[in-house]
Amino acid sequence: MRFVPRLQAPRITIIFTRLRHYFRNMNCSELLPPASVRGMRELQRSEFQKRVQVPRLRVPESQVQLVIPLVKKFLLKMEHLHPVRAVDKSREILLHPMPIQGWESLPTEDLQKQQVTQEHFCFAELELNYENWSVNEILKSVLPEEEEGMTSYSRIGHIVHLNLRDHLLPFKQIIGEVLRDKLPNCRTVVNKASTIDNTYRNFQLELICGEPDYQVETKENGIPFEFDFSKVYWNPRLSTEHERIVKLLQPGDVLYDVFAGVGPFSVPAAKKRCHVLANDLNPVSFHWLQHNAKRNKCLSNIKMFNKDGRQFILEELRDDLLQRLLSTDTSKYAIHISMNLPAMAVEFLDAYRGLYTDKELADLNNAAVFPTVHVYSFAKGENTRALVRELVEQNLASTLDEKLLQGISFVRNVAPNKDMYRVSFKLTRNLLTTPKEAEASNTRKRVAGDKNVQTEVAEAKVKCV
Ligand SMILES: C[S@@+](CC[C@H](N)C(=O)[O-])C[C@H]1O[C@@H](n2cnc3c(N)ncnc32)[C@H](O)[C@@H]1O
Repeated sequence: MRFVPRLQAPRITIIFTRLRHYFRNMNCSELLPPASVRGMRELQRSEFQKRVQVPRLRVPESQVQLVIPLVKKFLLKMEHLHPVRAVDKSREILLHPMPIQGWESLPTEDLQKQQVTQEHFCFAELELNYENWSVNEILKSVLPEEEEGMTSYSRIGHIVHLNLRDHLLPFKQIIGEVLRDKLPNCRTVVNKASTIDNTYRNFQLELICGEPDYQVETKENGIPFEFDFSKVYWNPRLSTEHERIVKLLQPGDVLYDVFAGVGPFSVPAAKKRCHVLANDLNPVSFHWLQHNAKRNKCLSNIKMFNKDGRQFILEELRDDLLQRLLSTDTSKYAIHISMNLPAMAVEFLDAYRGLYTDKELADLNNAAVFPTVHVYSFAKGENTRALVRELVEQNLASTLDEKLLQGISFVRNVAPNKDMYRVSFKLTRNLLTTPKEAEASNTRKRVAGDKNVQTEVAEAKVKCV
């Protein structure tokens, strides 16, 4: 290593309180990979080698513990690089070249009190290579400068899941290899091959790097789940939403999970000692749902079904709820229904209309409390919140007045102008005993007889949006 004293370097004025942001390696071109890697499509790790002049202090071993606190904020921080290293019988402290342009940039008075003088300071060459840079630094240096870079990826166990924009597709190979090299425990990198439009909502995947092994083990909110990511739906971006619903539940409450997937609502609820009826149409999801319930030792609190959602509502949910309404005090516990199939769950809402006859509910006590439905939906357009409400009202053939509506919650933005919402509302005796067609014709008659009804409905809608 060559020592090159550079004592006359210009001094730069730095506002010390802003240093933490100021020293990002990304802002320092000297510390970025060589410019020649721009546009690389096949990963050549050796091309990342680079020599840079780095300021450093060489201090006796006995002094190092006293000196480090004085220069801590100037230490050079890069991957796999220890900024304090043994050289002969002394210690060399590597400093960041952006704030430290010369001896004068250092807290010289304090250093001198520790017998560290200008003679202990120098610039010397440091060799950097592929292993010293982060994923971000490498990809920013490789991918086209003028276009948007790789913004995000999801991790599901050992799998990294990308959704690459078209302009990045020619670079998918190198992106995959860098991620596999750099992310701990990453063995497989896949790219979303098309939009999710199949019945079971699982992503169509393209393997871009690593092993074609899609059976994953992951944790969500502290709970272990296993599944085959290539055959079932799983989205780590929904973990907060799953947690929100599970937090609403108390031991003894009931959850009917119409589109349960592999169990991110149902398994934690059953673990919490709620009574759960979980359903999914995908036989592979159903298999992993059962596996996850068993693995989490909550089989005694959950019944699982492999049916179409409508059939599940009309059979399992109907029977279980009726028995509860007739023979238990439903004011003593809460009943929730989750319907997370945002592309079409609203179309199943009419199944609640006329689920029971008046006669079936004739003996119901007045204090009976009906379930709260949490239905998820996408909405595309300008005012997505109002749109989503309209969608639910149309499919339910009912306005969501203050008594019914529990809330409309934004879940996430899915694409430009496309949002996902949860609409939570209470079922009522009237909804459960009046079929959709009967309600629609009642409404037509009422509207024809009294034009004011329309104004009231419109006002109610505006109030709740
Ligand atoms: C968006 S995923 C939600 C899964 C899970 N609840 C979650 O939050 O991750 C929707 C699920 O509905 C299932 N599904 C699709 N159509 C269905 C239907 N007609 N009846 C029942 N389940 C269905 C899919 O297999 C998928 O597992």
